[in-house]
Amino acid sequence: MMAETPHSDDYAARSMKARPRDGRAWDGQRHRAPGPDMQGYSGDPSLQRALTTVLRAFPTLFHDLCDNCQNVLESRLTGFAEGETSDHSARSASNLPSSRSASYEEGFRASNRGRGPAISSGNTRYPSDNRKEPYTRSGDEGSYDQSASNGGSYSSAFANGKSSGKDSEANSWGNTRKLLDYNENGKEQIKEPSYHVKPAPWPALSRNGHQLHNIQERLHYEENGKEQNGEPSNHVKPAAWSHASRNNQQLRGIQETVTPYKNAVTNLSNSTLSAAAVTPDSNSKNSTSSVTVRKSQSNNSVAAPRSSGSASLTEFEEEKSNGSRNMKEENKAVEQREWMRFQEVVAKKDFVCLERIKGRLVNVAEGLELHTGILNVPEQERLVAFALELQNRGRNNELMDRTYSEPRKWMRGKGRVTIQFGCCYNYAVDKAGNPPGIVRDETVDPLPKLLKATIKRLVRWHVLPPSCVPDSCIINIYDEGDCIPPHIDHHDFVRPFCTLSLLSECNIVFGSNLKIIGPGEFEGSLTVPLPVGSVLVLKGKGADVAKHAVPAVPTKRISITFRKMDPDKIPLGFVPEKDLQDLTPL
Ligand SMILES: O=C(O)CCC(=O)C(=O)O
Ligand SMILES: [Fe+2]
Repeated sequence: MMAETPHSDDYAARSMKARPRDGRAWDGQRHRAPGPDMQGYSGDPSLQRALTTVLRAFPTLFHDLCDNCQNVLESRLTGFAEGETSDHSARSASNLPSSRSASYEEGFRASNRGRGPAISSGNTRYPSDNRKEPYTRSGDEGSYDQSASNGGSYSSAFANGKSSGKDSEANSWGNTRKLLDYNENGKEQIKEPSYHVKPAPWPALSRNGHQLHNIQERLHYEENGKEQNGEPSNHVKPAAWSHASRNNQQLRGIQETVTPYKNAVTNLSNSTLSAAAVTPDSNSKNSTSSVTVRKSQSNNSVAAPRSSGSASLTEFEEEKSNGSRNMKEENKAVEQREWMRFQEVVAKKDFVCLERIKGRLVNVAEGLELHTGILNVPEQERLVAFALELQNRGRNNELMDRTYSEPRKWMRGKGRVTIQFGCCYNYAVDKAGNPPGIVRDETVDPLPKLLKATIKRLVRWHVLPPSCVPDSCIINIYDEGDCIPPHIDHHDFVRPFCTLSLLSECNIVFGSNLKIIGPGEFEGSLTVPLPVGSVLVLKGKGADVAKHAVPAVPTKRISITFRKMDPDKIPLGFVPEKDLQDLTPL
């Protein structure tokens, strides 16, 4: 028999027959892509809306219901005939459609690679039942081992060229099962496949991603090697003095070096706010209740910002500080522009992706947030140029040994270049036998100024709380076909953490059981497009119950993951960055 897919005619016909069990006429929407709020449910739209509303108000609702009530509610919402469950759960990932139906496809941007819906299969692992959110734990996380066993061997697929110990990224996230007390439960599956979120409503951002191609050629760097005082960084072990000193000097050089578009930033962010670049389409559906848009209340007027007190945008738009009247006025203008841009940020915080875990429906997307409009085009360009410059320096051995690493051999799904600052993070046991996590007696380069400026932006603009200011980060440079395989970020880093998307848009997939379909091909129960210039925040179940992965990217992409280290795990001799202390949100 031919494999059934959710979009095959036969499947649809049978679903239609089986569907109405309460006498209601089926609305024919069964195979349409549901909205972003009800991933996985496509029954009666009014019921979907009702549940969405309820879930917004009571995100943990399903935790509080007994199994029977859950089942009744679920069957009312899906209107699904019992017999269908096994059909769904029987389908394996290899039976998934390679393309979606027209109705599903429509609205998806051409730049998004069309992935079929992911379906939970029999080897989902579940957290222990009486654990209430947040799912906190200490130690390692797992997923790679599991993922590899699901669909293909990743153990050799991520061998790494430098000594960063990525020879077996597949083994890097072991032991979750022990820590989370996961159980096997192959019986109960979600009855409906989950779908991707609706088309992202930020065409301008996507366009801008394309504009960023070839920017290396377009950017003109100013060389500036002035400030080289030869001091070792606080992060550096005494033994590493000379090496670190050299690298820190070089790094400072980089910080000062890549300063294109400084004036452009000021000009663009003035009054026009370079709105085309960062402002979501006001007609987009995401401008509705599911997102937060901080618009000024009064007509065209800008609410006065609270006195900035702490730092401003620094690298992106520096405050002048010589005390003259002009400077004070200019600083005020800078603050106002920042405030205006902050008002334009759109934050989507109501992701819902229900999975049945240990017999209960769980919103595995709880805690995810997508903030768009955080960086405008010139700011993105500066960061991209900076990342590429760092990559060059890494290739020339001008960065510390563990700062820069790249896959030994390029092939689809092979991995990506990583550049780490603040701490050395091991994806897998390294050659020295260090386990996955922060390697406490290793040193990497300190956070560069531009990345600290970005961190300040994230805190000031309420993307990350001031209690969780990142002190480390990893720049991921994905060439076409590169990916990051399914994982949960290590608990040597506290929650929330976030990842900033640059250069081109791609999808990130989430799910408690991500499937490896092929090299760099992963499928989960939720797919979120990441617009250029956006920041995805991960916490709660979205960080710790769902794994995430970035499938092979269609075109070159850069992301920067910002994370705060667990204070007990910080590298020996690490001294916190002074200018990242006491940050105050706008
Ligand atoms: O590239 C991304 O957006 C995700 C990166 C990520 O998951 C990580 O660095 O842990
Ligand atoms: Fe991650």
